[in-house]
Amino acid sequence: MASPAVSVVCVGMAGSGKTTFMQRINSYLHSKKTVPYVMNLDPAVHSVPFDSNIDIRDSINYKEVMKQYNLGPNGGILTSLNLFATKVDQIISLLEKRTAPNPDNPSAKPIEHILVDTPGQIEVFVWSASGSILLETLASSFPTVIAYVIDTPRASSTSTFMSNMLYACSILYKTKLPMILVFNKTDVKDADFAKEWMTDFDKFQQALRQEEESGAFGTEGGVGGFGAGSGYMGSLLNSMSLMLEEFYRHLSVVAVSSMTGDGVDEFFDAVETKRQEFERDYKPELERKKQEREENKSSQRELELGKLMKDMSVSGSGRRERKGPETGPETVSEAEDEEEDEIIKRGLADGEDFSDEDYDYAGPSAGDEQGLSERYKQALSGSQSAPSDADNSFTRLKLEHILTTLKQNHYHHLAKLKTAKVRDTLTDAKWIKVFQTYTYSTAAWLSLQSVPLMVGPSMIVAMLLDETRPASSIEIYFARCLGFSLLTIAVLTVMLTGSIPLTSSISEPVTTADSDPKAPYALPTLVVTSLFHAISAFYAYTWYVTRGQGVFAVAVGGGSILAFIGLWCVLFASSGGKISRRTGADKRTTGFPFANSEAAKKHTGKKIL
Ligand SMILES: Nc1nc2c(ncn2[C@@H]2O[C@H](COP(=O)(O)OP(=O)(O)OP(=O)(O)O)[C@@H](O)[C@H]2O)c(=O)[nH]1
Repeated sequence: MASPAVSVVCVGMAGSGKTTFMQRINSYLHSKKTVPYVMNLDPAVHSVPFDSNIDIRDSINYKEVMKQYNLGPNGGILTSLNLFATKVDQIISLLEKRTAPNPDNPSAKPIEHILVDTPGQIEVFVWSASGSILLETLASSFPTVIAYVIDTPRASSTSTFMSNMLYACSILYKTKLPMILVFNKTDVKDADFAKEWMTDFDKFQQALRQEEESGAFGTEGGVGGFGAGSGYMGSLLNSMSLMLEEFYRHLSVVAVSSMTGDGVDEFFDAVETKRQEFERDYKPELERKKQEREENKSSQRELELGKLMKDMSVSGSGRRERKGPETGPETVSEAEDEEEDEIIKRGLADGEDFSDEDYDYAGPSAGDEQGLSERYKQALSGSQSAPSDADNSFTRLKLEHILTTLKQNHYHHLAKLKTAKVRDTLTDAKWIKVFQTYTYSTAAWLSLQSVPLMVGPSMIVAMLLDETRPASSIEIYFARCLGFSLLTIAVLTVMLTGSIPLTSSISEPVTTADSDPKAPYALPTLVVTSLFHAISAFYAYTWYVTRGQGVFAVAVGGGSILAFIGLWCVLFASSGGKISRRTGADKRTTGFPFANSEAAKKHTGKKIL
């Protein structure tokens, strides 16, 4: 569908001012009464200072992704983007709809700009599969321009400037989309020097010489000090600047201040120039690619789909227990921060635009391996069917690309998950067995004691009395009450620990995790009953020592064994336990004030955050 809208994708190094720049151009467009469509693709951003129509954070909880897949911050962003990318078709349909003239209201101005903010970790977006998918899909439907935001004050030395240019060059090469270099923060440092360096080779040489003379490249006595030694950096920069001349010619350069708003007019002029360039130079290339893919589509798709499903062959592996050891944290600090597992926090059907009926999100939770596999399958099958006019979209033709790239991105995560799953299933079964042995033994032991108290209270009282007389009615009453109480505790123990499920709909085994909805009181019950056994055993011991009656020795034995098993479950088999169920790391060594991260590292082999 032909659309006049142009999409502007802001990329840049962390802290270069992308978000502030987005805010500035957004408010500029509002002031010009051409309201843009805004997308935030940074799942890790805490808050964005502008209203976004589509926000990745509405659908993906980045922290939960990190926790669930056991990833670091960059892996978390990457996986969040991958999950988001599976729904790229819907996003594009939505954008196409919003940017097309409204037949019901022909006088309404269609959206002319789509603004996209990207993660601060530039490489995660530009070099990831999902980044490519999102960018290429966007470019297949709309003229797309990359705005590479540069922190001007930080690019004022020849080496930082050159690093930035090389980065920009690599992004241009990777995305193959028209690019505008946005020298931001010009209220702090004017960008004239950069423009000069890009257009006049001699000026750059001059600056280079000056820096060399001042020793900024690590020459003796230099202040820079980080260079590889005298002369090397200078000559490297020299030759690179020559090589980059061709690259500079393909760029538009604007100097802006997101703070003051200077240069925003020029930026939109550059956007218009690049839009025309896109239509003229880039679109035919995309069309050619599209044609090629169309030809190879069906055979390639079958092949890739088969491969992907093979790699993700978790479908037959049964249901993954969401709670329990496998969701346990990998590092100690993760364990201590544990929250409710929930990847899809609010669901995609949220917010102004995602509540749109077009956006029919009903995918399974991304919180588990099978969920992930299912989501990919769904995304793919959705793309396979639906031959509509939107099928002309490059999106659909990107299917095989989505398959391969997502597969590559997730290959090692899936492998990791599979290993963890097998290991955890084994260990979990062991724990559950001990735990259930404990609860049933407790119930049996208490019931055993309750029976004579209820059935023959007078006999029990007579046994306990030193004198020979019939039991009084009050003694009989208390003995029976004690019997009933013990029986009640026995029943409560098996119920509250979930050993006997209260509803027939529960088919998963109960776990001792605090957050297990099937047995929220399992751990407290375990603790209380273990204490009860310990106290009873101790009390029986004192009686045995003072009275020497053998029956107390039996009570000491039974109580002690149960107290010991209960304590073992509390320590080792519960999520509140001190031993990590996943790694075996002893967390007692890592807590405040005697933090000993080395002990935990030894077990986890991982970084303690
Ligand atoms: N003086 C000045 N400061 C700016 C300008 N643009 C951004 N900043 C500041 O630069 C810092 C980083 O800005 P952000 O917009 O958060 O940068 P970002 O690239 O989105 O950061 P990440 O999301 O972490 O990658 C903030 O403190 C901004 O106030 C500008 O034009 N002038």
